[in-house]
Amino acid sequence: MTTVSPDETTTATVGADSALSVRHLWKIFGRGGDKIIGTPDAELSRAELKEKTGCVVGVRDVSFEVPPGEVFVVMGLSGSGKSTLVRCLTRLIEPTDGDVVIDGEDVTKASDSQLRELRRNHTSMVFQHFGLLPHRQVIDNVAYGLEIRGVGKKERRAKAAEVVELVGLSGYERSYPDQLSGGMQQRVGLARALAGDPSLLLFDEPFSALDPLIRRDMQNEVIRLHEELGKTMVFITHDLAEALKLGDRILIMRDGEVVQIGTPDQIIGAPADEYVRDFTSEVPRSHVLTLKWVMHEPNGDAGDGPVLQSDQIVRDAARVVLDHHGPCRVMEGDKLVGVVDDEDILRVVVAEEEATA
Ligand SMILES: Nc1ncnc2c1ncn2[C@@H]1O[C@H](COP(=O)(O)OP(=O)(O)OP(=O)(O)O)[C@@H](O)[C@H]1O
Repeated sequence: MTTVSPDETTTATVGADSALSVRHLWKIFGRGGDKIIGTPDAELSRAELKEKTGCVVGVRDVSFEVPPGEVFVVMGLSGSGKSTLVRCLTRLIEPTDGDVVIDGEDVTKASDSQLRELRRNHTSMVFQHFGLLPHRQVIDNVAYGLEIRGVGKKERRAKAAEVVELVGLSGYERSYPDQLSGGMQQRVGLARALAGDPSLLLFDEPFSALDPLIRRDMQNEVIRLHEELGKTMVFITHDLAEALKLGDRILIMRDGEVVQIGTPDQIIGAPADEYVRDFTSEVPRSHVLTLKWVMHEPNGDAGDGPVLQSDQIVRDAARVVLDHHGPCRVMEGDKLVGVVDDEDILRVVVAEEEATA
């Protein structure tokens, strides 16, 4: 039986249509870091370079494109360079080399005033530490960015009231931050980020300090807001489950470098190397893989079994397949691309049982 390989080239639109384009981005901390790029020293590992020059590679030659409306997750363990990368995007940290283009504007070449304009009007950042102003009520915390932009009081309060409602905080407009739980404070952080109607939302580990249940609520909130508003999001996390849940695509970083960029099913179905394979080994595969990863080619006639779509998650399709006791047809649109039967499903489930045993 041949397994049909999914098309691994389904990635983002490249180039001018991107909401965010990052090309050959480097950040080397330390004196003389800028002189290292392009020399043989740039090939040294992070540890070797530190030993030889005292400089630390935060981000090494990172490139990716994010099309409008995508949730792009950057995932890696502590020290992998995630925070440095996200801060380089708006030059909160000055990149050593490379280009960042947001909405067609070259951030790396922007003047101070262009940069201020970009940070105020095009991007918003949500941090782990909410950074709320303690002496201001929720409504004025949310309106703060608009106030800085010079928006009049009436208009900014009206906009703030709208986003407060959007993030589920109606009734708390007059509360002060210390009267709210951590989850609610982070909702204020979200509302504040949304108030300026940015085209790009940047999240730097926003939920890491929250209790697991609140964290789950907030992740669902991000999914809901994304469905409702369709904003482009770059989300930083060290949590693989969070990455798989939120990301349309995921960039996995290690030691400042890109290890793999792919959709959740590509990361789980075709890990780029042993590191990613190990990292993802305990993920329940049936919750992430789609039928295109488990189907096989029909032996002759595909039969007249139930019709399923190739991008359906295995777990969601399992009941139909197991109830049918025969091959089910897997389609991409109205084109037959394979068949899937009990054995295909059980193979995935048994493999995940073994991985977590
Ligand atoms: N200002 C700095 N000076 C020198 N080295 C730095 C500086 N900031 C970060 N680094 C180093 O750059 C590397 C990447 O750090 P970064 O904080 O971006 O990683 P991270 O993946 O966000 O980790 P964490 O999840 O722990 O925040 C680390 O080795 C870190 O020690």
